[in-house]
Amino acid sequence: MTEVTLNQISKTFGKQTVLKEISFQLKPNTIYGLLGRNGAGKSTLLNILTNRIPASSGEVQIDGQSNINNDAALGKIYLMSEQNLYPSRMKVFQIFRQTALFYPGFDFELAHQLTAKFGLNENLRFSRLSTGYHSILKDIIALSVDADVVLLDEPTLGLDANHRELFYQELMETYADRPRTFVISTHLIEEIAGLIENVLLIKDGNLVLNDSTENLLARSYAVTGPEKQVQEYTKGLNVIGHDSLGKLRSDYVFGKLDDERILPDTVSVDGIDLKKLFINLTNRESEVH
Ligand SMILES: Nc1ncnc2c1ncn2[C@@H]1O[C@H](COP(=O)(O)OP(=O)(O)OP(=O)(O)O)[C@@H](O)[C@H]1O
Repeated sequence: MTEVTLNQISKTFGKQTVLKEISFQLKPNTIYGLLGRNGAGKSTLLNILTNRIPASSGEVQIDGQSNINNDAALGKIYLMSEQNLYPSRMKVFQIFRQTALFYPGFDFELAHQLTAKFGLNENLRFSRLSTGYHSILKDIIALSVDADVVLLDEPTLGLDANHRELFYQELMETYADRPRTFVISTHLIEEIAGLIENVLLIKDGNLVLNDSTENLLARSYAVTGPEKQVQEYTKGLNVIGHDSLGKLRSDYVFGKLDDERILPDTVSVDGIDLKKLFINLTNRESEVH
């Protein structure tokens, strides 16, 4: 089991501060969702974790050792990123062999099974693969390497619905066979909501949430009913957003409800799903408490 710790990681590009003193620890054998709006800094964070780009300050430790110029430590982590890092003339099977030079426990058998399931021809050159198959190849490698921590940056980019479903299925199967830590950065929250055990949410350069999906959903509510009664009921609570339909209104509340308040008959309180919670938490105005 590998422990990854980020201590006060900050990153600036010129005058822009993208990450502000981010600290967290990745728990072993857990599936994380790394969420945040476009440009929030998710890819930057994953690149810093794997030392592909340097942090401006702070440090990443892998099993207590710095990740800078440390091949032994970095061999415990694998980053599947949007970037295409392979020579265009290299064939799929050669890419597997090359990966095995860096990750000697690369599971060729699993990789072959997955290429068959996804219909990927191992004799094709990298440059001949479509956008979707670029992602599929990188996903197959990410599932087949023997790293304890696998970081997936937009793993379903360009995949059709069938292939996305197959990928999630295969991810869960390999996770059951060989538990390890996955960090999945994606915009398709609905699709991964059932998979992720812990949410990391970045907003305005800050890590505003690091909690289990279960805890987050347990303190998220939709209060629905006639506008006036709903607003009276939610006054002073942490309302992170709302929807209106005619005279009906839903206020989304994150955090504690007030048990002392009497709920009018016309107003109902229900749970909300992760996607709705995420959309409202990442609204410009909403505050996360
Ligand atoms: N090499 C770079 N030079 C300058 N600015 C950069 C560089 N890399 C990233 N940025 C900026 O840092 C910010 C965060 O980018 P990043 O790609 O990490 O976001 P993201 O959360 O992964 O976004 P998306 O969800 O759109 O992929 C953006 O404003 C981006 O323009």
